[in-house]
Amino acid sequence: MIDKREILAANPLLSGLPADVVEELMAVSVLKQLSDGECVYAQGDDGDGLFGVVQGRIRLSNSSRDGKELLVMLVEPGDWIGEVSLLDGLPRSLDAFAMGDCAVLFLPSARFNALLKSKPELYQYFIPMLCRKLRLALSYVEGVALFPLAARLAQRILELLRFYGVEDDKPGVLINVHLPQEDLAKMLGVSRQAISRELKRLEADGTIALAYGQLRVMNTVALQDELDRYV
Ligand SMILES: Nc1ncnc2c1ncn2[C@@H]1O[C@@H]2COP(=O)(O)O[C@H]2[C@H]1O
Repeated sequence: MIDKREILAANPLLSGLPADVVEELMAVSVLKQLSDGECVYAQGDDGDGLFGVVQGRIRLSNSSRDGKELLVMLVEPGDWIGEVSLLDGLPRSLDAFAMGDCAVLFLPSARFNALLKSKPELYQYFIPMLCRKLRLALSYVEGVALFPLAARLAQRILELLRFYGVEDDKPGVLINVHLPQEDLAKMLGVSRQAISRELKRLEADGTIALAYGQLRVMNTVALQDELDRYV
């Protein structure tokens, strides 16, 4: 039996929420385990509840009928997903899949709506979250419309560096997340070949190093310069 309190105490998911709300969330939510690749929900499903990532990662993506996938983001422990369809009553805006073994806190929609009704101050928590996601979405749209692939790739690598960068005993900073070139291509909405070409170019001028599926950033300033030419 999983001890919900013990697991959540070490997770940022509930930090920033008033103590009485945390107590209520504890009482009405369910901790669920998901295995690698398991579907949390699919785009177009009804919004049945809110999910908080406790352990592991959730992959949010959008697929077209002809099988193309846009990888919108990797959701980390401490973040909530699923609030959009609960707030606007429309179907799920994206597919959500577990990446690796995950634990999520599930809050059924009826409980979420009742909680918002009894504690409207909770909007102060969800509105900034929505604004963050809106800004992120706008910055990606802006990138596609205005920047060449080289600048968008530099921007993504810098973002990944902020999230997953670790220093070890080797030169440069390792991006410590398993993200195959295929996924990087899906994040930027281009072909695997186009990403491979750009990565090779960055490797040739010493900006990054590629080895065994890992990406290591050797020159952050060069990436920033690539981006600054457009932003
Ligand atoms: N552009 C985005 N960036 C980050 N998260 C998003 C974005 N769009 C949607 N989401 C999240 O993905 C979820 C998909 O299901 P919902 O539409 O219920 O709620 C959505 C948000 O929680």
